[in-house]
Amino acid sequence: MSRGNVARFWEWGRKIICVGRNYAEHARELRNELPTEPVLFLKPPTAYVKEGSPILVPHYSSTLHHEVELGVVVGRAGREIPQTSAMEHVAGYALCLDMTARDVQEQCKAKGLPWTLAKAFDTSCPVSDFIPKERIPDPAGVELWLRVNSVTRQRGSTAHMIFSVPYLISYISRVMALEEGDLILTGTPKGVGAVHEHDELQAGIEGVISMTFRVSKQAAVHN
Ligand SMILES: CC(=O)CC(=O)C(=O)O
Ligand SMILES: [Mg+2]
Repeated sequence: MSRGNVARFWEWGRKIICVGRNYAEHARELRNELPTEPVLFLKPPTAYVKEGSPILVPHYSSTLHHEVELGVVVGRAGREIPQTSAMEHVAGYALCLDMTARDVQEQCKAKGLPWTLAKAFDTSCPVSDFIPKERIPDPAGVELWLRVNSVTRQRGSTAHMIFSVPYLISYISRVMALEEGDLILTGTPKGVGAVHEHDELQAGIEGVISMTFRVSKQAAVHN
């Protein structure tokens, strides 16, 4: 069955691979050590949400944080991809938010548990439209920004990533096969913070794309 054009990657049901602590200033603001290797975690395809639908605060969290990130859309499958040819596997990009239930993440960290509850809930991955590769000639030269209710919270350049996009593609593909339609979230710059019901989030890649989302509460879950 054809999955259609990769420009609608969020409809493909492929994996979302996230990189954490990829900016030194963000690692420091959360008092995390600087990584010597990429920190990886996953979101399921049910995490995707597009403009027009709300970001939901999970019913079990009271501290939902925004993290604006550059997303890389995989255009060609591969395993053990060398850094030198990594960019040949990129179809394009997307502006992404790695929504994080920070209170739950802190509890998971304290207990040595995985971050699934904090990172993988429905609507935890708002994404922009697909950005063709040609519109971002250098993924290390991108300015990301995020505003909450018109107040700037995050602004940072991908030039400050600890691990570059080619390095990440090569590293990840040595752990798991990359498939067409996969999305890689490359980590967030400093300035993460809380959002609440009714807040308006605007995010952008300077000169390339912007997107707007509203925050709603998830309906209470009954046993
Ligand atoms: C501490 C984190 O939540 C790591 C993360 O997602 C990041 O972008 O950095
Ligand atoms: Mg993140």
